[in-house]
Amino acid sequence: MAKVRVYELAKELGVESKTLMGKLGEIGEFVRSPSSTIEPPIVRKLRDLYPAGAPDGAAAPAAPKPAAKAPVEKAAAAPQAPAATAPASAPASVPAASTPAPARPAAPAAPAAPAAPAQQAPAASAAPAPTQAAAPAPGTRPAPATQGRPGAPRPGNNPFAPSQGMPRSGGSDRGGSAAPAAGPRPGGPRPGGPRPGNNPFAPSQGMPRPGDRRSDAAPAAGAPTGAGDRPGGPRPGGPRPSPGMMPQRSTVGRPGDRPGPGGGGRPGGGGRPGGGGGFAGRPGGGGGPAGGGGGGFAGRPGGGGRPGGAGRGSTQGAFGRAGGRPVRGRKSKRAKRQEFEQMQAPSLGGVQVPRGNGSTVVRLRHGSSLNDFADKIDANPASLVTVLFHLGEMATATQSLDEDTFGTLAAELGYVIEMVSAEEEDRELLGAFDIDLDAELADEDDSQLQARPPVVTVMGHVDHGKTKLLDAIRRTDVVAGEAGGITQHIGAYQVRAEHEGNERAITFIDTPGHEAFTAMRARGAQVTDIAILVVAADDGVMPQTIEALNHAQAANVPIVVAVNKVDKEAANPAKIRQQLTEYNLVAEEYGGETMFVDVSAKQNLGIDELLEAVLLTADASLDLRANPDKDARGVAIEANLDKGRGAVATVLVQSGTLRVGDAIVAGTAHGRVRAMFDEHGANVSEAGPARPVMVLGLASVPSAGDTFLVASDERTARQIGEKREAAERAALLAKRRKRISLEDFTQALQLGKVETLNLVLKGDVSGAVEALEDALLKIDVGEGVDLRVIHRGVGAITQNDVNLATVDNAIIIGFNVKYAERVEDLAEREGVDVRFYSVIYQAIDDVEAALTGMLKPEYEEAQLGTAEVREVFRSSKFGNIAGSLVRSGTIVRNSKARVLRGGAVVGDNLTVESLKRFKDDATEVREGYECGIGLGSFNDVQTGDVIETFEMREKPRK
Ligand SMILES: Nc1nc2c(ncn2[C@@H]2O[C@H](COP(=O)(O)OP(=O)(O)OP(=O)(O)O)[C@@H](O)[C@H]2O)c(=O)[nH]1
Repeated sequence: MAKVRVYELAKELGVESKTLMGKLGEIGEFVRSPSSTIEPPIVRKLRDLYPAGAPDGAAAPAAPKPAAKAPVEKAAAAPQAPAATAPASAPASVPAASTPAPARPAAPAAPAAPAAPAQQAPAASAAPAPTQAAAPAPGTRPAPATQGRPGAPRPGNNPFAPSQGMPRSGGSDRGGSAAPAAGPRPGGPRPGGPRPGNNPFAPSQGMPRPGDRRSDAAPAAGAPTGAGDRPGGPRPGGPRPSPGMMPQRSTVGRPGDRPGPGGGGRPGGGGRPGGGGGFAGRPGGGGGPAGGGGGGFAGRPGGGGRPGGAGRGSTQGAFGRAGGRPVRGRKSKRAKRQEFEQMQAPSLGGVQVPRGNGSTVVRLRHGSSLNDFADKIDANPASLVTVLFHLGEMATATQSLDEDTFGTLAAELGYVIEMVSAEEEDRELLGAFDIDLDAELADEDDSQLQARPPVVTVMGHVDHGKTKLLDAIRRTDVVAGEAGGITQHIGAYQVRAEHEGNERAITFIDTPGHEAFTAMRARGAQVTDIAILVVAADDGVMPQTIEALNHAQAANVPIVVAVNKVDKEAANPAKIRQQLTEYNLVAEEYGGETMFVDVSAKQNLGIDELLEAVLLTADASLDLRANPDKDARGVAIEANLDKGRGAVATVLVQSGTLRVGDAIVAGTAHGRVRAMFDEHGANVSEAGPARPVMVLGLASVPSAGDTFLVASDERTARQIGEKREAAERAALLAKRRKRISLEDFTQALQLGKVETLNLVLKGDVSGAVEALEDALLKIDVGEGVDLRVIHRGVGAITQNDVNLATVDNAIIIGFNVKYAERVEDLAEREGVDVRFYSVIYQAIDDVEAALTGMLKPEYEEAQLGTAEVREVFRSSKFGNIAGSLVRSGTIVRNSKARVLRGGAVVGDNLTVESLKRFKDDATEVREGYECGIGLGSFNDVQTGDVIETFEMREKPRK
C-alpha cells in the first residue's frame, strides 16, 4: 500500500490540507507540509475521524479498523521521519495508560475474537496505528504473525515500572524503544489482575524518573503490545518466554538486523519496539513489522521460537522489573512476600526486623552480641547491624555490646532489654549444673549450723599502722607460738584468742586496706564480717579513714576501732573517739555501740583487748554460723603462679568443708585439690568454715575475690570454669567497647588526645603486677598522652591477652612470665608487641620511652636557602617567575617559602611550585646559581625581594 500524502488524503476526505494537518497535530502526528506522507494507520485513523468526509471530523474514534496486515505491507517501506512516528503514539496511548483497568476487561474477550481484536479493544486499537507507523528497518523482514493478536494491555504491564524501557525523552533512546517489544509476555499474562510482583512502589522497581517518558510510553507499550498479545490466555503453542527472549536494547531495532535463528518471525532482531510504542526515535531503526504487531513479541509467530539476537538481561519492559540487569525467571514467592513485608514496616535503615510491642522483654547476658539479640528476637543479625548503624553506632554482629547500646537498639525496635547481672548470670550458669547456692542456704536448718570464727579485715589511713597491727595480731596467736609462728603469708590467717575462758578463732584477711575489701565486694564476694578501723592516735581521722569506714558501713560490716600508736607522746585517743562520732561511730563509753580499743601495734599493747572486742562485737551483732557438712563454698583470697607448684590459691572456706581430693572451681580456674596448707605451712586435709587454706591443684590462677565451690566431679568443675571464662570474656569485651564512643573518639581526636598507650600486664604474682601497674601509672608523661592498663593478671600470656591486645592495640608486658602454649605464634600473626621483663625498672623505662615516642612531634622551621630576585618574568602558565640568584643554602622545589621586601614579610605560607634552571626544571638549585622560582598564585614579587625557603623539621624531644 502506497503511502498517502496529506493533501491527497485531504482531498479524499473532502477537507482542506490545512485542516487535516491540524487534525494530525491534534492526534499527535506532526507533518511538515501537505506533501508529507502519512502512515497507513494514521490514514485509517483519519478516515475514521472523517468517515463521511465530514470536515469537522466529528466521528468518534471508537472504531478503528483492525491494524491487521498493515505492518507487513509496510515492512519494506522507507523509514518514517521520527517526528511523524514518535509523537503519534504518545497521545494515543495516554488514555490507555491512565486507565489501564478499563482496558483489562477487554482482554479476556480478545482471544475469543482474534479476527477482530481491535473492535474489542479500542484502547489498543489506537496503538497499532502508531506501531505501524514505525517503519521497519530497511532490510528487515516483516513478521507475518505480528498481527492479529487481540489488543489489550497486558494486565501485567505495569505502567509505572521503570523497566518498561520506554524511550526517554528525545525519542532517540534505542533501548527505550525496545521496551514494548519486550513487554508482552506471549505466554499470556495472568488475567486475574496485575502481577503481584509489580508493585509500583516497590523500591526494586522504582518509579519513572522525572523527565522520562515512561509514563507516557508505558501505555503505548501496553496498547501496541496488547495488539499483539494474547491477553487472558496462553499463546498457542508459544512457550513462555524467558527473560532471555526479550529483545535486547542493544540489538533491537537496528537497521539491518536479522531475525534470530530461532526467531521464526522475529523480524529485525525483535523489531524496533519503539515502533510498537510509537516512540520510535530512530526512523528506520524500528522494526516496523514488529511494531506493527505491537512490539517485538508481536513479531513472533505462534511457534514462538526464541528471538534471535535478543539476549538476556536487556530491557525487560512490561515485566516491571528493573531493566538492564538480567533477571532469571519471575520472582519467587518468597521474594514477593519479602517485598510485601518491606512495604509494611521497614526499620531504621530500611531493613526488616521483627518488632516488639514496646514492652517485650529480652533478657541478655552481659557481653552479648547482636547475634545473641538476633537469636532472641528471631531477626537477621545483619539487619540489626544496619539498624544500629543508623542509630549512630557501629558494631559487628559478633561484637559484644554494652547495656546502653542494646537499650537504644531495643527501644528503636520495641523491646525492653534486661541485662542479666554477673551474679544472676553465674547463678544461672550454676543452675545448669544443678547447683543452687541460694536454695542450699535456705534449706539449711539450725541443727546443721555450727558457730564459725569471724572474718576480719583491717582498714585505715596510710601509715596508721595496719600492717604493723596485723603483725602484732599474728604474734599473739597462741597456737603460733607452739608451731613456731606464722611462717607463711598466704593472704589470710587465723589466730586464736582467749575469750571468756574459751579459745576462739578469728580469721584475718592479710591484705590491709579497704581497696582489697572493696575489690572483693565488687566481685560479689562478701568475705568480711568485721572491720578493724585503724586510726593513729597521733594523727587523727584522715581521708582514708573516712573512706574506709564508708566502705565498711556500705557493706553493713560492723566496725571495731583500733586507736593505734597510743605509745606515742602526741597520741590523743580521746580526740579520735570524738572525731569519729561525726561519722556515726560512737564509742561505747560515750553511749554508742562501737568498741574503741587503744592499741600500740609497735609495743604489742592492747592486742588481746582488740581481739576480745572483735569477738564481742561478733557475738553481739552477728550470727556467725555455717554448715560444715557439705561441699565447700568460699572465696579465693589470693592466688599466684608458683614455679614449682603451679597455681597456688589461698581460699577462705565460707561454708562446708574443703577436703583434699575435692574437685574445685574458683572463678574460671578449676582442678582437684592436691594439697592444702595453713598459714603455718602445715599440711591440712580439710578446712571448715572461715578457715583460710592454701590450695594446690588448680589448673590456672583464680583472681582475688573469685568465689569457689566444690563440684561433684572434676569434669563439672572444668565445665563451670570454661563457661565462666566465656562469660567473663564476653563481659570484658563489652566493658572495653564502652570505653569510647564514636563521639568521644572524634572529640578526643580533635583535642589530640587519642594517643593512648594501652597495656596488658601479666606477672608471676599479683603483687608484682600491682607494683608494676602502680609504677607505670606514676610515669609522668605530660599532657596529651594517656597510659591505660586495660588488663592485668597472673600467669602466662594467653590467647585472651593477645586477643585483647589486638583489639585495643595494646602492648603486652610480661613480668617473669612467658607465653602460654601456641600463643607466641598468634601474637606474631597479629603483630602484637609482647615484651618480657624480669626487672621492673626496665619495663618502666621502656614504657616511658615508648610514651615519649608517642608524644606528638613538635616541629621547627629549618631554613633551606635564600634567593635574591633579580628580575621578574611573566608567564601565562606559571604566573610571575622570579629570576633569582641563590644567596645561601639551596632552593628546593616544593619547599615552603616566604618573600621578604626590605626585611618585611610580604608573602608567607608560600610554596616553591616551580623551579627552573634556565629552561629546565630543577629539583634544587644551590648557592651561587641562578634560577627561576615560581611561587604559585603569589605574583606580587619584585626585583630586590628575597625569597626565603624552609621546611618544618621535627624537633627532637629531650
Ligand atoms: N610508735 C608507733 N609506731 C607505729 C605503730 N604502729 C605502726 N607504727 C609505725 O607506723 C608506720 C606505718 O606503719 P604500717 O603498719 O606500715 O602502716 P600501714 O597503715 O600498714 O601503712 P600502709 O601500708 O602504707 O597503708 C611504721 O613506721 C610503723 O612502725 C605503733 O603502734 N606505734
